[in-house]
Amino acid sequence: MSLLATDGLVKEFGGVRALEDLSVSVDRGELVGVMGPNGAGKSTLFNCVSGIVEPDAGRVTFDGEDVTGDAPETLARSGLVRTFQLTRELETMTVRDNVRLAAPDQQGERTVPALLRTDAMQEQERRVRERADDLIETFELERLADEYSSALSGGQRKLLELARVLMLEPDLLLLDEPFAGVNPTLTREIAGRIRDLNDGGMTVVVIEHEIETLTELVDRLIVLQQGRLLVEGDPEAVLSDERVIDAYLGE
Ligand SMILES: Nc1ncnc2c1ncn2[C@@H]1O[C@H](COP(=O)(O)OP(=O)(O)OP(=O)(O)O)[C@@H](O)[C@H]1O
Repeated sequence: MSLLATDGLVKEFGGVRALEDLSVSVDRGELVGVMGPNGAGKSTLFNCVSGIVEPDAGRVTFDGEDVTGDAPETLARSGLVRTFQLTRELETMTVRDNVRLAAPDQQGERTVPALLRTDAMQEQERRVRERADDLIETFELERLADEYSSALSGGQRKLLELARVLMLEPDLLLLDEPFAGVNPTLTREIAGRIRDLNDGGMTVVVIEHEIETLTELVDRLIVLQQGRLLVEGDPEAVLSDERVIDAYLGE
């Protein structure tokens, strides 16, 4: 059974059909790439799946449940998360705080004065701190842990975005352009991290414009064009498909 499936998704923005009867699915344990020319509907697909926008028609199924229109927090709690670019607000925090604050249900930290915290809350906070430190170490961000996030390079930001989202311990991770603005060395590093996560059992779906990196990374490619599924399958076969070549040449 697939972990994620969309069935006949339709999304329109003021007369523009961003998604037009789109049905795709991802099996548990897969590493799948989503590509397509500008405006093909890639981000809208992620937004519909992760609860950022509600589709006008169609269904999203996650782990056998109909989750169409569920809020992003609800989906995150069930194990479906996507990366977000760092907002300005997050840039004014340190790398370490950014990772820690990505943890779910941090009730102790913000709402209860230190003296009133129960043992359970303190234990939860300790676990959050440890997990954050582990992720910071795994992503080799220790040297930058106490710097403001605004000081990071493009590639380091992408690593931080990944570390943040992993605090949520997802089953399905949706990555939106993880290599955008990243130099070749860090691109290889990030690609390696994504592969490691997938080897560890996480299902991953990646939107990316950098076709060469994407093709090397994923098991399967899904190509969208004008809100529809154009071609899907083995990366090599997809890239040599006439319809895909035409779609990109026509851009
Ligand atoms: N919030 C929105 N308001 C209005 N139009 C939108 C909105 N989001 C997407 N669109 C339109 O829907 C279509 C699909 O956009 P989408 O961003 O999903 O494509 P994409 O494949 O992710 O493109 P890109 O590669 O350029 O990021 C485009 O025509 C876009 O202009």
